[in-house]
Amino acid sequence: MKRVGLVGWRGMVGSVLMQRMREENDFADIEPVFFSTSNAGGQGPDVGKDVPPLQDANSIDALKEMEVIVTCQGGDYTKSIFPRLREAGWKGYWIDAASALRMNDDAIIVLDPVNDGVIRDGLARGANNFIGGNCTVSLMLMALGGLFQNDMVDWATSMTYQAASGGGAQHMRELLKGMGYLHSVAGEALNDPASAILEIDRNVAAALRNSDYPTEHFGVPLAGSLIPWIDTDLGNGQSREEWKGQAETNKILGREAHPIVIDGLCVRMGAMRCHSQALTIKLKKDAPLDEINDMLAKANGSVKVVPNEREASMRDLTPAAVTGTLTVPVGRLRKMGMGGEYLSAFTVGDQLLWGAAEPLRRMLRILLEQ
Ligand SMILES: NC(=O)C1=CN([C@@H]2O[C@H](COP(=O)(O)OP(=O)(O)OC[C@H]3O[C@@H](n4cnc5c(N)ncnc54)[C@H](OP(=O)(O)O)[C@@H]3O)[C@@H](O)[C@H]2O)C=CC1
Ligand SMILES: N[C@@H](CC(=O)OP(=O)(O)O)C(=O)O
Repeated sequence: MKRVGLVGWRGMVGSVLMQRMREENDFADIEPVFFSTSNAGGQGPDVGKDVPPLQDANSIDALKEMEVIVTCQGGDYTKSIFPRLREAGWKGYWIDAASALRMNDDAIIVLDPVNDGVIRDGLARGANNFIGGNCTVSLMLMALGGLFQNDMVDWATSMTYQAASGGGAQHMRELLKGMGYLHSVAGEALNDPASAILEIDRNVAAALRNSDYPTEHFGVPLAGSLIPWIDTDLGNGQSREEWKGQAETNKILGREAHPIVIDGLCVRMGAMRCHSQALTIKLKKDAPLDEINDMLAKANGSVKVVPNEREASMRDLTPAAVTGTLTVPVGRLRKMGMGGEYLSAFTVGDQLLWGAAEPLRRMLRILLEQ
């Protein structure tokens, strides 16, 4: 049995990973060792078997004992620990949720339903750094994998509607606080159907601009508004989140030498943990929609093609329907007014599951098969 070190297991992404590992009985097949940056010597979580006391996540000596390390602790931790661990001669497998190492030449971005071949080729070549992809990119590829597999995509543009969870746990809390604050200023008038909506709206608009609105984490209001910028400013008009669309997609697909152009706008809005995306895809040929639906539906076990009908779209193609599930619906599929090679699509996915924890869990399973 492989000795697997787990770091960052009580954070938001780590907790979702733990939940999935329990559901899939993964702990039965590994010797788990839990690490902590804050509570070394404390008790590890209940995983259905005895585990040693928490080890110090900053101890290179303790980490070196692991054959595999799975970390959801964050980029700062990775940047501090990973180079020292490798310098100390550690040859084990490093599986990481953070973006810090993603674009390194010796790192493989893992999303096995889409790039199983890239992962296995890498393993055969001795690769040992496996990094989870950006949530928006992974969810787009889970939804549209069939088009990429069939080399149908000339270019694509994605307009995103990203959930608060992408910022972290405190951002989710702040979204809910903002909702509560707006509700509170609407007050009793909301319960009176005869009250003037413009009066309610005036109070809410004033609250959105009031310094009491909770904005510590997002910087500006999210509930009742949106934020058209995610991650840092690259200085060329593009946000880092938008840059990841093309860079990571092509790396995941192993086609950096012949990249597909992917660009768009990334927007934060008031969903809890599901990212949605509206895509315009320029196809390489004017394939019929039923063939396209077929390619999409066959690509992996999680994608679900939703008929482009009002009822089905409103019922199945929303964060409310998808949150907490591994299903990645894709719908609103139709040829656009620009011509038969232009396809519109809309997709939704849980950014903590397929967007973060699940590809890491599945990478660990691939290693256990070796
Ligand atoms: N958030 C997201 O949507 C995504 C995040 N990622 C990446 O995953 C990494 C981790 O992100 P995320 O899970 O949001 O990080 P969190 O902030 O939720 O957790 C990180 C660590 O903070 C420590 N911590 C301190 N206080 C608490 C507390 N009250 N509850 C739980 N943990 C606490 C824990 O370490 P300890 O136990 O050692 O004290 C924990 O492992 C980041 O690199 C991020 O970029 C990747 C994809 C999506
Ligand atoms: N940036 C993403 C979340 C995230 O953690 O992305 P990355 O793993 O690429 O840093 C979001 O805000 O929705």
